[in-house]
Amino acid sequence: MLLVLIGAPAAGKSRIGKKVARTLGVPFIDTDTEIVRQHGAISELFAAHGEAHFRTLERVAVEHALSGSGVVAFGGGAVLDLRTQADISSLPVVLLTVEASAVAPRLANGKRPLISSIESWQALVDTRRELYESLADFSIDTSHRPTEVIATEIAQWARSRPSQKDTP
Ligand SMILES: Nc1ncnc2c1ncn2[C@@H]1O[C@H](COP(=O)(O)OP(=O)(O)O)[C@@H](O)[C@H]1O
Ligand SMILES: O=C(O)C1=C[C@@H](OP(=O)(O)O)[C@@H](O)[C@H](O)C1
Ligand SMILES: [Mg+2]
Repeated sequence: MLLVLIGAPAAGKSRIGKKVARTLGVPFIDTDTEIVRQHGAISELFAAHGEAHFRTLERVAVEHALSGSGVVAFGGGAVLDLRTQADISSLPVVLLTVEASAVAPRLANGKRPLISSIESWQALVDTRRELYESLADFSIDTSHRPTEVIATEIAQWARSRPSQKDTP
C-alpha cells in the first residue's frame, strides 16, 4: 500500500506520518529526510543552489518514495510539481491542516528557508490551500490534538478504504 501525507509546513506530516506508519506496520519515507541524507541540510541547499534546484531533488525523492510502499510524508511544496500531482491522483492522499494560531511554536527550529515569520507561513499557505484541498481524499486538522490521536484516526481511515483487489 501507499498513503501520501500532504499539507502546509509544520502541519505535522513528518511526525504524524511516522506514527501512522508504525500503527499500520508499514515502512515510512519522508522525502525531505531522503534529500537531507543524500544532499545535506535543506537550508544549505536553498542558500547554495536556490529553490529550483531543491525542487529538482525533491521530485527525484518523490518518484523514489512512490516506487515503494508504505506511508510517504512529502515536504509542503512537493505537490507544486505537476508530475507529482498526476502521480498521486490515484493514491490515497491525506491533507494535514493547522491553524495559524497553533503553528508559531512549531516553526521555531528555523529549518524552513521559505518561512521567516508567521506572516510568511500564512502567505505561503494561502497560495497553496486550494491545491492542497483539490488533491486530498481525507483531511484532518492537527492544531489542538495529540499526534497519537491524529495518527490513529488516519490509520483507521486508511484501513477502512477498500483494498486494491476489492476495487473493480
Ligand atoms: N498535533 C501536534 N501537536 C503539537 N505539535 C505538533 C503536532 N504535530 C506536529 N507538531 C510539532 O510541530 C513541528 C512540525 O512538525 P512536522 O511533523 O515536522 O511538520 P511538517 O513535516 O508538516 O512540516 C514538530 O516540532 C512537531 O513535533
Ligand atoms: O513548503 C515548502 O515549500 C517546504 C516545506 C518543507 O517541508 P515541511 O513541509 O515538512 O516543513 C521543506 O520541504 C522545504 O523547507 C520547503
Ligand atoms: Mg516534514
